[in-house]
Amino acid sequence: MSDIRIGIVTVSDRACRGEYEDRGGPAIHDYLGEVLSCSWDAVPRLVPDTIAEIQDCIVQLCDVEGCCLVITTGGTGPAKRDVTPEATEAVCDKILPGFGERMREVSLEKVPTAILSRQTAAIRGSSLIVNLPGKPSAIAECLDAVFPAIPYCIDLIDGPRLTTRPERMVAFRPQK
Ligand SMILES: Nc1ncnc2c1ncn2[C@@H]1O[C@H](COP(=O)(O)OP(=O)(O)OP(=O)(O)O)[C@@H](O)[C@H]1O
Ligand SMILES: Nc1nc2c(c(=O)[nH]1)N[C@H]1C(S)=C(S)[C@@H](COP(=O)(O)O)O[C@H]1N2
Repeated sequence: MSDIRIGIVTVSDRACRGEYEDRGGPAIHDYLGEVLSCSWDAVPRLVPDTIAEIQDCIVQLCDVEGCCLVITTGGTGPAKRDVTPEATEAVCDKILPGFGERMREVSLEKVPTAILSRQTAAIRGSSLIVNLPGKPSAIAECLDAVFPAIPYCIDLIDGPRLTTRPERMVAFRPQK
């Protein structure tokens, strides 16, 4: 078992009910497999769009499972049941608004409706939580834009050292 554990959370009523197969969680898993050069373990979860269940899931992944990074997909839009950003912020100590700003910026080059996502990122203790939209195609688009800053962010919150495959992704760590 690796000391680097990463939570992968699909937030979807319909995937939970079995109306479609979850493609978001596997897309995040594949992305991390491509980008990371360190050994790591995935801790996957599938939850419906209810604030209590999303909050409980994030808290469990951070505090019990010891995930240094939790990536969610789905529930970031304006629909009545979309509450992933609220659930994230409710269980976190610090909000990192730059993540959402940058992800929306790159997504707007792909789809005008990217502006509808309220995706954010935040810190709980020594864990970083990053929200992605539900559309499986949004996963690599958004993560490519912010991933270079993720390993250093985890360094700063006393998490484990994440390393990347330089031919796929160069993690930026400022010179000390
Ligand atoms: N986890 C997923 N796996 C596969 N496709 C998904 C997933 N989440 C979203 N999609 C696709 O992206 C489209 C847009 O996502 P939408 O915003 O409706 O998802 P959502 O708000 O998470 O809804 P639900 O909770 O019912 O999945 C969906 O119609 C579906 O085709
Ligand atoms: N890169 C990217 N971002 C995207 C999209 C997309 O297809 N690609 N879909 C948008 C749409 S249509 C919505 S409604 C919001 C919120 O989606 P969610 O509720 O599934 O999280 O994300 C937006 N961001």
